[in-house]
Amino acid sequence: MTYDIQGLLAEALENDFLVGGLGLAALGAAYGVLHMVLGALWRLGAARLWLTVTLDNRTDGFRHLLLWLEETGALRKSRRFHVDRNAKDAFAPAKGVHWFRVGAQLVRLSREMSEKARVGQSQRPLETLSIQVFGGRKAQVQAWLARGAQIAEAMERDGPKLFQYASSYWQELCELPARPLGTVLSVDDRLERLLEDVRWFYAAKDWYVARGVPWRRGYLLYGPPGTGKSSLIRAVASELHLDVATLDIARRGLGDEDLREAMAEAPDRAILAIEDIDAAFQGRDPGDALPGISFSGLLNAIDGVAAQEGRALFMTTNHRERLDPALIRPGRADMHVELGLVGAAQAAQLFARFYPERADLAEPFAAALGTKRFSPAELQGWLMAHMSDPEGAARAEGLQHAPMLAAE
Ligand SMILES: Nc1ncnc2c1ncn2[C@@H]1O[C@H](COP(=O)(O)OP(=O)(O)OP(=O)(O)O)[C@@H](O)[C@H]1O
Repeated sequence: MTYDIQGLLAEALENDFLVGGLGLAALGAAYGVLHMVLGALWRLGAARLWLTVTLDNRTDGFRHLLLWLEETGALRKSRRFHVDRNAKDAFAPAKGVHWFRVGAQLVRLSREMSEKARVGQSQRPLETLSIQVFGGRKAQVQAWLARGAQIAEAMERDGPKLFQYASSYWQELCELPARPLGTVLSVDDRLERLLEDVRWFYAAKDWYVARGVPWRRGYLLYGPPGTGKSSLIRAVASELHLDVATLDIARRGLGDEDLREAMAEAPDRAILAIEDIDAAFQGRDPGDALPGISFSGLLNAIDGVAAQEGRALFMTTNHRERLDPALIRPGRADMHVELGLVGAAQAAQLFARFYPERADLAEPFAAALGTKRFSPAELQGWLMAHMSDPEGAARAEGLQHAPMLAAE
């Protein structure tokens, strides 16, 4: 029997087909084992190296992630989009896998939609977003979602929040009513051009990085009192879903260090506004070190804003000619916008807005003003004083004189 088996084996080993077949089977088995081991190692490695977060459209996080993605512009090279009411401008990543980078990190995003599973009252398809970040940390994705939540909140709000620096912190004062840019009067399209510039700035991070320029931009609004400098800042903030953080640099007790700190810690996504920038240096030599802030302290604080990524700084003044050129040079005030007195055409617009039911009187009002020019605040004051008397308002007799009630 033993002999037979040995014989058979010897015979079999001489058979090239059988030996080849056995060899192949052994190779196949070895490949299978190697595949299993490598697969297990990959999954182990992936679990350790890739952070994966999955969200579905029953959660707020789903929308917040889309909003954050849109803001980062990470998918701008993508060619596949889905028109989505969850995204701000309706362009969201399409179904499937997208690869992109956030800073130096590689990110894989996969969006799936299931037509079978329906959610919510509207019975929309169940969707999932799975985001995988190579070398990612949980806190990082949490921060992305928190940013998306902030954008969502700003979109749902009517107007910008107003913050003011109080001693050592930024105090949220109130929520301002939204102010469309069209409600701020101007003699030409300079306000629209300013808005476009600010919009460009907030989306131009890569442009600044590529040129090695700090991602900050300064705007100087100047013109006589009551011509809309503060109104314009609020309108720009409303249009871009930003907040406004105002800093009163003439406030007693504000020193250089407070100023630097205030500017460095201004709330995220807030336009930083220093109104009446000339007020702090009225009658002072720029080099003076009187109590309060010094001129060099102000310059340093403005330059320090550069350390904050993506910050727009607005300064306003009634007297641009009084400002030191160092304060308003490009790099500190990159764009200067004059707000001036307005004439009959803008007055007619304001009239029609005040009395929509008597818009027919706007032209006679303009004619009564002739070629005179007014600050919009003066015109507004006049129209408000004649709220119930549009005919009287349109005659414009005595305009320029604020209504006064004298004591008997
Ligand atoms: N260009 C404008 N268009 C519409 N309303 C304006 C305009 N300018 C001023 N007003 C109105 O006048 C009032 C004062 O305006 P605002 O505070 O914006 O002016 P300002 O230029 O900042 O004044 P100041 O230099 O005195 O601080 C506001 O109620 C505002 O609505």
